[in-house]
Amino acid sequence: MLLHFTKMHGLGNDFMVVDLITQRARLRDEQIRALADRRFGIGFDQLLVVEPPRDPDMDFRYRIYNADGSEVENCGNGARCFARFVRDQRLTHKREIRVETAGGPLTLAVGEDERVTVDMGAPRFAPEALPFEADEDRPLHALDVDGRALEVGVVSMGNPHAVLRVDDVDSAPVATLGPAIEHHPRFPRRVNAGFMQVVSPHEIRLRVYERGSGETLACGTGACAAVATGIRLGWLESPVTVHLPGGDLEIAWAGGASHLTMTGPAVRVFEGRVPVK
Ligand SMILES: N[C@@H](CCC[C@H](N)C(=O)O)C(=O)O
Repeated sequence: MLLHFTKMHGLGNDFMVVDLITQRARLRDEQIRALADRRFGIGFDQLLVVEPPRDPDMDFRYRIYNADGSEVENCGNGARCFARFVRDQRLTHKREIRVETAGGPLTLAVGEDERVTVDMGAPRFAPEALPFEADEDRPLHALDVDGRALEVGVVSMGNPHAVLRVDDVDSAPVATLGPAIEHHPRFPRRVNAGFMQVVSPHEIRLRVYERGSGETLACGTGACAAVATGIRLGWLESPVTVHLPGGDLEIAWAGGASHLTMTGPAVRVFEGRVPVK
């Protein structure tokens, strides 16, 4: 069959978005990896799938797959593209959209300027939320990575993140430390590794080595994880502008159990049809 898809991006974190409400398909891990291939396939960081909700109080079910085929709990940039997609495809006319994800419910608000604000829920720092092997919840955990003694914040935004503060993101060893942190045995389900440079209390620079996709031009949940960690440690104050290689996100968090909000753009690039068996 020919599967209709839309290519989208949020600050260069790019997606293949598929409507499985009006089409039927079941994509296996190896098919997702083949479609994600940037030379032999369509090329994307994540595949986003729109499905009908299982909970009648929700508008849609939003499923997310990394380029390596693994299904994940949450994707912040993807959530903004998802909101834009369901409106553009006329699957809904709502500007406030409630979606089920494997990491919990999300509320997406589409502004008049078509920028999208996502209620990302509350950050969870308890090690078991990621999971991360540690005796207790601490703002920073010592982590030995290939003989280097690092200190990382760990936080779940539905999906797991480790945040490392660095002096300069441009020279941070993201390509080597990123995969070593991602596969560190204390993170049994792997982890997204964020490298954060604090510019001022309201501004950071961030690069993220994503679990299952490698370094991306932007990571929405990674931006939330970095801001939550920085505020918890007293390095940052809400709101915070996060400068990512692909552009800027605005993150706000009042602390404690309050919810983070993330605001940024969502861009449609092209549409196509691809054969799937
Ligand atoms: N690009 C994302 C996060 C996608 C999932 C992540 N790689 C994981 O495995 O948890 C974002 O914008 O949040």
